[in-house]
Amino acid sequence: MKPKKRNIAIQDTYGERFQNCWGCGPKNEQGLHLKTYPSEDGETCITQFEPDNQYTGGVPNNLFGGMIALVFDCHGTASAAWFAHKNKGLALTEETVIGRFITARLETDYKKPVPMDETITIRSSIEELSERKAIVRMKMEASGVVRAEARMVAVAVKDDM
Ligand SMILES: CCCCCCCC/C=C\CCCCCCCC(=O)SCCNC(=O)CCNC(=O)[C@H](O)C(C)(C)COP(=O)(O)OP(=O)(O)OC[C@H]1O[C@@H](n2cnc3c(N)ncnc32)[C@H](O)[C@@H]1OP(=O)(O)O
Repeated sequence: MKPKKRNIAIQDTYGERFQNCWGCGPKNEQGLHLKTYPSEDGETCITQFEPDNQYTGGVPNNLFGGMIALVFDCHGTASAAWFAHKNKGLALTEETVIGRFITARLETDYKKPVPMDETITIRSSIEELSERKAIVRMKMEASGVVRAEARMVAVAVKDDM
């Protein structure tokens, strides 16, 4: 995967102990290093990448469905952390220990094949937010066409995890 990098990503602010996710952990050498960024107004989050050829599904030049879910998984949990921090008026930093989220439920709708040879963009928004739970909506696009959508229930990690 070739993630599009900008300035500091939400994943870069995960505490040292939590930076080893295979999909998005900055410290996982074999990982994909997906990066999630808040939009300027903070209302949405975005991730972009170009898939490597090895991640194709059964149909030539189409991205493997499990990879599509993986991107939603990493982008959704990072987005949930961002929205929870924003809701409390907090900046997202390594010192802010609240609001790191893991996936409890991920529903994915595969609407059109996702191509391998162009930039894929995923945007997220928050549907519902409470103290421990965030429901995140996501859309995956290529060439301006929505290819997949997802709805995630993400739950804040407890201090003892
Ligand atoms: C797993 C190891 C984690 C180690 C610590 C890591 C810290 C990481 C920090 C930052 C790194 C972020 C790195 C990105 C991660 C990338 C994404 C992944 O790959 S995540 C891995 C895959 N996910 C799991 O393995 C979750 C396994 N499940 C669980 O551990 C529990 O079930 C958990 C924490 C999700 C919830 O258990 P409860 O006992 O803490 O909380 P309850 O009370 O059951 O639920 C809270 C609220 O969520 C709803 N909820 C829970 N499960 C639901 C479900 N399946 N569907 C719908 N709603 C659900 C409940 O109805 C409740 O909602 P109401 O507050 O009452 O409105």
